[in-house]
Amino acid sequence: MKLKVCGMRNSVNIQSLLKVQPDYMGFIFYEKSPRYIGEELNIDLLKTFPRNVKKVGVFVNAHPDLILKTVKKYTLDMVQLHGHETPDVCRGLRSRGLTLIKAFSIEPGFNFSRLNNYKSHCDYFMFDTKGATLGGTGQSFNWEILKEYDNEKAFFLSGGVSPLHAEMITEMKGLNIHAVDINSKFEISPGLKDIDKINAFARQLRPTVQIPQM
Ligand SMILES: O=C(O)c1ccccc1N[C@@H]1O[C@H](COP(=O)(O)O)[C@@H](O)[C@H]1O
Repeated sequence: MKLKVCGMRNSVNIQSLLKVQPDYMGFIFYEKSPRYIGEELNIDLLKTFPRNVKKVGVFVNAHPDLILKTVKKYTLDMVQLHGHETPDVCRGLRSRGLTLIKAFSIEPGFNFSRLNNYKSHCDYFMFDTKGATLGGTGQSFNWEILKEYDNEKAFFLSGGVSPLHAEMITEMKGLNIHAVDINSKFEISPGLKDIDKINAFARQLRPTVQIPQM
């Protein structure tokens, strides 16, 4: 199972996290988020990333032109759409060559047939918890509902994933989980991650990946 660490912006923190070799690192381009990249994210540092750590830009209902410009400026590999983007918006962005993750807010009774209109216009789905804000709530949803997921597209499991979930996730066999997305439950403060906590979690989740001793 792959690992995505989201909400990074501090250069020293990013360099420390690179040693853990997450499969994906996420950067939030949504001004209302406490993890908004602001002026802090160093574009030159992003250019030095190894190819096996994919840079994901997180956007919420942003204009497609702004997304395309940002992808180029920050040399992003992928885009995560975390708002109410339509299948048409996804289709348009994908036709411009972007690799897309489309996030959905899960609540009790969520109907997975909603995804049918999106499946040919994105690369992965992401399931996050429906909350008062769009993303970064630190709340998890009842993962039992994932048993109803019958789509062939693999998904990112997100929403309040914490160090305590590692064992449970490794036991969730038979679900089409591509990656686990971690964020606020691994923070010292918004946008600043506890690398030791992430390292321990990564070792449990991906026991076969060789990470140098830290
Ligand atoms: O983290 C944010 O502030 C954020 C804001 C707006 C959209 C998405 C955001 N983050 C994404 O939400 C998931 C879940 O976060 P958490 O684990 O519940 O804190 C996170 O991994 C990001 O992909």
